[in-house]
Amino acid sequence: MRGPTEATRVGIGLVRRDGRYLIRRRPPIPGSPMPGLWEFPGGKCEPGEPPELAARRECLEETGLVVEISRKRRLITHRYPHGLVELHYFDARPADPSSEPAPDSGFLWVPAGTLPGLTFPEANAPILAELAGSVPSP
Ligand SMILES: Nc1nc2c([nH]c(=O)n2[C@@H]2O[C@H](COP(=O)(O)OP(=O)(O)OP(=O)(O)O)[C@@H](O)[C@H]2O)c(=O)[nH]1
Repeated sequence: MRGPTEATRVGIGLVRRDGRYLIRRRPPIPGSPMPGLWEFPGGKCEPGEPPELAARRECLEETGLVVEISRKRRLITHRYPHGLVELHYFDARPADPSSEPAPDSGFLWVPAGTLPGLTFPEANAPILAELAGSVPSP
């Protein structure tokens, strides 16, 4: 069991193709985790798993796409009511450029400029502005 100061490590894939990113909307069911928010594919690292591999694995599990990670874009540590998270964001692209997310996955390609107008988990804010091009990347 993690203590209140120990962060949960998360790997997130910023999967880009033709200026669009792969995102989905979480079910808007009251009581479910972060209802109705948009998210990039990602999830918690397994014990001993590097965040880059967690991002690849979660992209495959959630979208059905094999992705190639190109670089780590950012590390953001954030405290949510449900705990402290260490979010590792990776730039990625589909290994097969013509592949599409599984139809039942809920993932869609959304233009980068649209991202700041959508509601994501609050830790994502700097990433959204950066991907949309309104602030330079570090
Ligand atoms: N997938 C994803 N998680 C995000 C994003 N932004 C963000 O703050 N998170 C946070 O990262 C954590 C990911 O946890 P998760 O619950 O999706 O991971 P998981 O799939 O391994 O969990 P589970 O097996 O318990 O369902 C959550 O605390 C979530 O709030 C995002 O854009 N995508």
